Formats: sequence, structure tokens, C-alpha cells
Amino acid sequence: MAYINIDHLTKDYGKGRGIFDVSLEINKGEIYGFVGINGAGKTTTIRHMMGFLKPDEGNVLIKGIDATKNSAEVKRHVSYIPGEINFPGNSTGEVFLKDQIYLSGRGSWEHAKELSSLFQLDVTANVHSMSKGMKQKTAIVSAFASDADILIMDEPSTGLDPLMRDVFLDLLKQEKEKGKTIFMSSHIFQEVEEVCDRVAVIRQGKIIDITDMKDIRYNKNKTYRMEFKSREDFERFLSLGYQIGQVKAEDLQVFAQIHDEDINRLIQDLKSFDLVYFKEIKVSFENYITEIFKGED
Ligand SMILES: Nc1ncnc2c1ncn2[C@@H]1O[C@H](COP(=O)(O)OP(=O)(O)OP(=O)(O)O)[C@@H](O)[C@H]1O
Repeated sequence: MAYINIDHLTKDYGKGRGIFDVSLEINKGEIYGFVGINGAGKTTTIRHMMGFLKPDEGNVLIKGIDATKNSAEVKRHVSYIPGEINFPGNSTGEVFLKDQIYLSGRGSWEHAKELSSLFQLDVTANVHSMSKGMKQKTAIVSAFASDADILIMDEPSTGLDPLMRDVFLDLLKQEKEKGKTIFMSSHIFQEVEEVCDRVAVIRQGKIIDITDMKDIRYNKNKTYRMEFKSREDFERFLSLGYQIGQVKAEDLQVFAQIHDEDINRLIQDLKSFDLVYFKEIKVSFENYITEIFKGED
């Protein structure tokens, strides 16, 4: 059985808003990305995972525990970063972090201090006077310091600058190495591509795609772009029978789709051509998602 099991989850807010028949299985040790545009249903799904919302239909099991019926029990295993951070009380970051460690019964202040210095977070500041980025860092430090088995995070890198985002992504990779299970929503495709093992795409409350990132990272069907010096070479190449994606005849350019098994043949053939350039076109997760959305329109 999966570590986290979202089974036919539905919350209907009317007028087509909400989430509908959402089913996902997240395995232990995975970093699982959850992607969708604004209003797609990410936060609604995540709130059900934390037991904050009661579904109209379906359920969420976290390590076999029903998230709605046993929300308190689920929280013993999960650290959570909400999409909108509102700290209770009027304390410093340090007091807040110590309280969270005490309340969760997990983790240590030593670890929280290490993480704070990693994120260059001033924990002496009052949580209410913190900037958006500082609040986000405090929530991240709190979630990671409490050393839970499972991390559920709603757009956790929001408000972080690019340098801090890299620090955060490195931390995610380290946590995965330790065997943690991570579920995170995001609308930043590059970060999803960098860290996630699998990604689910939600649109208008429905799951429209689940991708194993290995299929994108190690795709054996590659696209190569090349430009020929002469029209004669350009036309001779087109007659060789390769699978051609796109052709820009006026620029003497060809996009050929070549399986890894055929790369030697291609290189042999190209020896008899005069090329301006030859390069591989990388397929990014962003391109992949764009194609999926096009298909849904
Ligand atoms: N309490 C509510 N009452 C009515 N509609 C709601 C409620 N909460 C969410 N919705 C609607 O459900 C849909 C999904 O919202 P949700 O907040 O889950 O999307 P999201 O993917 O997290 O968006 P964002 O990226 O903007 O945070 C939206 O159309 C939203 O307006």
C-alpha cells in the first residue's frame, strides 16, 4: 500500500469549483510534485490531506490513518507548510520555533538553529514584523526542524529569492536521502523538474496527468536541430528517411527526432554533410506541461 493514499477525493464548492475524484498514491521516500495554475485545486487537496477539510466523497489515508477522522494522529507523522502563513501569538522567531518543537514532540532546537543559519534567518525578529521571505523561511525551518516522516507543503518556495530557493531544493534532496516522503505543490516548473520523482497535474479540480520525471529526464527519443550550408544538403538529408519534426526551409534547418539507438547511424550519415551547427533540443518539464495543457484545450 502507498504511504499516502488519496482516494476519489471530491469537494464540490458549486459552479465547477473544488476538486473532483482526485486519486493519488505517494510512495515512501518520494518527492511528489503537485502542479496546477491558480484555482486548480492544489490547496483544497492539501487541506484534505491535513484533515482540515471534510470531503464530500472519498478519503485520504496517511500511513493508513484516515486524515479526516484522525487529524490529530496524522499530525504526529506530518510536518506542514501552509500556502498562507499566519503565525499565532506575538513572539520572536526563536520562541515560535521552540514552541513548535515542544508541541510536535519531535526535533530539536539545535537542528532549528542550524537550519536558521543555513537560510540566514534572524530568529530574534518578531514573527509579525518579518518580511514575506522571512516568514516563509521560518515556516520552512519549523517544518524541517521537527523532523517528521512526511512533509506536506503548499508552494513552499514562495517568497524565497533564487539563492535561497537553491538552498531549499538542496535541503529537500537531503531529506529524501534520509527516507522522508515529501508532497509539495508548486507552480515553478524548474524546481519541480529539479527535485521531484513524480508529478501530478491538476486542472479545474481534476487530475489530468501523472508523470514519472525519469521519463522526461532520460527520454531516449531526442530532438536534434541542425542547419545545412547548402540547399542541396538540406534536401538530401530530408530524403534519408529520418523522422522529421519541423522544417524551416528558408533557413535550411531541420528538427530530426532520433532514438538513442539510431544516433550512430545519424553521426555516420552527417559526415557527408556540410553543417552550420548541430544541437540537441532538451525537453523540459515546462515544454511537456505546455503540450499537456494544449491537448486539454
Ligand atoms: N471555501 C471555499 N468556498 C468556495 N470555493 C472555494 C473555497 N475554497 C476554494 N474554492 C474554489 O475552489 C477552487 C480551487 O481552489 P484552491 O485554493 O484549491 O486552488 P489552488 O490550486 O490552490 O490555487 P492557488 O494556486 O491560487 O493557491 C477555486 O476555484 C477556488 O475559488
